Amino acid sequence: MVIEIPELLGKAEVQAIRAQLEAADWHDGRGTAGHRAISVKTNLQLRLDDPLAQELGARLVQRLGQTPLFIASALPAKIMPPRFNRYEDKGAYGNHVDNAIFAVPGAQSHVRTDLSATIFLSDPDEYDGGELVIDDLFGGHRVKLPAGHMILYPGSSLHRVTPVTRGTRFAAFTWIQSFVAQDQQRRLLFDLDSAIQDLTADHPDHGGIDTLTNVYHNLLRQWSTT
Ligand SMILES: O=C(O)CCC(=O)C(=O)O
Ligand SMILES: [Fe+2]
Repeated sequence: MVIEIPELLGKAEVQAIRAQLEAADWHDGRGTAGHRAISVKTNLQLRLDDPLAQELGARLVQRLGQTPLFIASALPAKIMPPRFNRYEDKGAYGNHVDNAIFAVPGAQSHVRTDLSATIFLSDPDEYDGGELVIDDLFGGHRVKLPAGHMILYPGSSLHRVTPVTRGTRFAAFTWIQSFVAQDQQRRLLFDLDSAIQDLTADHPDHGGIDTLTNVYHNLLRQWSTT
């Protein structure tokens, strides 16, 4: 499932983050690419131990934890510290697949990348190209969202960022380990949860809501891997 989380950050927040990113210490992004991805990656990134990346990343993780649509669709168990990238001058990231498992820097834990996420930090009219193209079972999605919006997609998808031919594209990106590893199971739970929310809003006293809620939690108990 590919799902858009609108307005994860407000306009003023994006502006403040952008001012910090524009003055930041950028490095060749190939330093963090796997052995196949390295040949198709031409962008800049903040170093993982850059204090600015750590501070902004922690804020993003905190915000994700307060975002009901993210919680309901991702069922997050662990979130990798977000990273920051910058594409310009025809910079691109060709077709690649993200690592299945990442070690969390400075911790003894790992994150299985059930979901990948990009948080756009530039508005679409600031650059040409720079679309995130995601291949999933239902074909290709071309994604270019307003600054502050996030796209969530299965970590199992091949994906790429097309060359940025004008302007600069800033983004944050991360990976999420979900309580439910399988994308199709997460989709069913998300649809069921959304239907329960709608029913509760329209018919709060309907007894069927308890049954459906019970089914939701029993499926989550069966399917969760932690
Ligand atoms: O910049 C993006 O939207 C995605 C970046 C990406 O796919 C990656 O760094 O693995
Ligand atoms: Fe990627």
